Amino acid sequence: MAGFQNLGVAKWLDEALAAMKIITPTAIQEASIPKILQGHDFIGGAKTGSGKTVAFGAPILTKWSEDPCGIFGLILTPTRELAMQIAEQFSALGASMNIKVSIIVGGEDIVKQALELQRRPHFVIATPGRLADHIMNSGEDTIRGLRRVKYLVLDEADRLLSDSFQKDMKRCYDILPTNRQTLVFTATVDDNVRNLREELGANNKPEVIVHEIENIDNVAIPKTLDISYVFIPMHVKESYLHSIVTHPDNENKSIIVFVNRTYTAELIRRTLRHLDQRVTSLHSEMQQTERVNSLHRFKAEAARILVATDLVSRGLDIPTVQLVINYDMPQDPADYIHRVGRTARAGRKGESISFVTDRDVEKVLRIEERIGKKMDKYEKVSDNRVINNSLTKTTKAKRESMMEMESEGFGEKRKINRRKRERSGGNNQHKVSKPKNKKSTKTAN
Ligand SMILES: Nc1ncnc2c1ncn2[C@@H]1O[C@H](COP(=O)(O)OP(=O)(O)OP(=O)(O)O)[C@@H](O)[C@H]1O
Repeated sequence: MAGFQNLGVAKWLDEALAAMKIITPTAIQEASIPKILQGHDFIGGAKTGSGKTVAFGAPILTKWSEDPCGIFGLILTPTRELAMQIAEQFSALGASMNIKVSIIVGGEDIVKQALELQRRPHFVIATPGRLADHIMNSGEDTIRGLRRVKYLVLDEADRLLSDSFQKDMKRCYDILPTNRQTLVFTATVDDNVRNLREELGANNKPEVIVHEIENIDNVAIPKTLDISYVFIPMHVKESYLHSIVTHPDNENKSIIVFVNRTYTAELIRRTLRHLDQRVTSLHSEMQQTERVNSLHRFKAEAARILVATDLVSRGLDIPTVQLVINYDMPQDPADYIHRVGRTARAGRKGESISFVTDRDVEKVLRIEERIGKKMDKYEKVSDNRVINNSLTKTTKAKRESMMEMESEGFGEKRKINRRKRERSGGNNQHKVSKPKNKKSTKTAN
């Protein structure tokens, strides 16, 4: 019997997993699958790229195939892109069983979604904001199926349990049955997540299992990931970026560049485009169709570089990504773990380079303490290389980009979009609470 069947996974699903070259269970899958099949609530912490989706997906799909009734499972996740990715995985795994999966996220047709919910799909994959909209505004017919779900999954649980999702999460919880099984997963377990143990345990059910794999080697990032930093003055960051992405070692790599603000994402995308790089971007100020197209271009390798905010830092599984650059250092060490975890997934090798200015030293120390590892110094790009190869043309490209953005009123568009969203009540998480550190990138549903 194959590895997954030994853990209790159904034969049809074992075959579907094998067709995706998922044959030997990872540590988190070995820990979670039997316990979830036995009926336990499960809180799972395991590094980025370690297969947490299958860790909850395989047991739920096994149980579903034994009794495929109603809306069987609800999976909540913080971003639209992640909801779509999980839905793709569930649809692919359950294709031979005619699985019906519904994606309930902001930016898409709400009436169409309500009709889908009425038809009782087997699984609903949702962002909390949009699901809360349906709960508040749709008729009983639409949400009745949700009152009987057997499984609730919180994917990227620490993010879902943070303040900015609190109101919407409560609305979702309020209609779910208390006798459901709850599965909670993240690469960065925090106290909010750990505290769920007591809350879940209060329901007089089998013991809640908490499994944190990070504790085994005390390092919070994958073994196959090399992390380094380069110390640079603030005003030459773009030139360093150009030098690094065009360095012979990197010029063919698929790269994600993380920035802290949507304005920077747009500026860097334009600057790199003026420098003839195949580049695209992804951030919360983009329209939904642009977001979908941009991600598609990057996955298909039509664009080699993706410039993104923390909207993309969690969960996205793009196996071709070999290098992650932190153009801006993240405030929160958990964001660092998720960002660099977009590479070195499923045992592959990957690399991350962080740009450190004199303002970031404190952040780096906190990150190193949190991940249990020091960053190496990145030595491949010297000041001379930057000055000779990149400085003049990058400065020109940046100036042109800034002028374009000003004449197109980039800031204005953002304000109008925000006003529109507020008027339509679509993205109400913005109103609930803004992150304290002024970042405008982490609340989009
Ligand atoms: N047992 C396995 N063997 C080989 N590959 C696997 C296995 N399980 C999952 N994978 C693959 O590993 C990749 C990462 O899985 P997944 O996206 O579930 O990671 P994750 O732990 O949720 O990461 P993150 O914390 O970043 O969300 C996916 O491409 C998945 O298909």
